[in-house]
Amino acid sequence: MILLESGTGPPPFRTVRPLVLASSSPRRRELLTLMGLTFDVIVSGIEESTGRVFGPPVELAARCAREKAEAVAELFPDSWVLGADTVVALGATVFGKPADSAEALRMLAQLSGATHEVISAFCLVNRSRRMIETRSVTTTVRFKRLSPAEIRSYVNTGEPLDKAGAYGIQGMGAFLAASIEGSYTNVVGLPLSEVLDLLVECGVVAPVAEERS
Ligand SMILES: Cc1cn([C@H]2C[C@H](O)[C@@H](COP(=O)(O)OP(=O)(O)OP(=O)(O)O)O2)c(=O)[nH]c1=O
Repeated sequence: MILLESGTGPPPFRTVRPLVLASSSPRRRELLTLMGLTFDVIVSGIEESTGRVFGPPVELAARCAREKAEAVAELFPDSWVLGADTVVALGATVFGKPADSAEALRMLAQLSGATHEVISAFCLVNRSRRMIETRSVTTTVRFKRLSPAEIRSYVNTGEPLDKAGAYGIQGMGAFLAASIEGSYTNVVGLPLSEVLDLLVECGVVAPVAEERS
């Protein structure tokens, strides 16, 4: 769950063209919904990039985000399809989602006391318009030094298992991060500010208040 703060008025944006989110991530869905967007959710079935290919993390994430969006766009050629992928990079080592608790323990032990980057790439496709745009955002996160007991206790919560780098900054994993530099929502899986920029540029969403000239 992400911190949800609701105001007294309508949310700030609305969807004005058919939008499909090509993602199984509840966080991505929640972030877009928080902004007021409406969309269909279709899961691409594309597996994440890590473990498959080697290369710079930004390229891995970008390729995977694009594959997810393109797979769903084939089924919905007239819609605007958004895909995303998040990876954690500790130097040259790229972490996706841990396969099990043992891998989560290993990932968190490596991240302990160190600074890593969280990269989320997102891709917007509209097949019938032959439009495809991929962008990425990087956030730097520094973890405090963790004791083995802290790592084990956190892994036992079950929270790390479906998350890149084996943690969720928006959840109980909040205690792990001593500092963060850059977009917070990027760590959670979708850099909202940059995603909204692209959706507004493409005319897919608009702010709810009328433009005044
Ligand atoms: C680092 C971090 C990652 N994550 C999540 C975001 C992503 O959902 C997930 C990374 O896996 P992804 O493969 O990017 O996404 P996903 O498998 O959840 O969903 P889909 O491929 O269908 O779009 O890790 C957090 O929720 N909090 C965090 O602090």
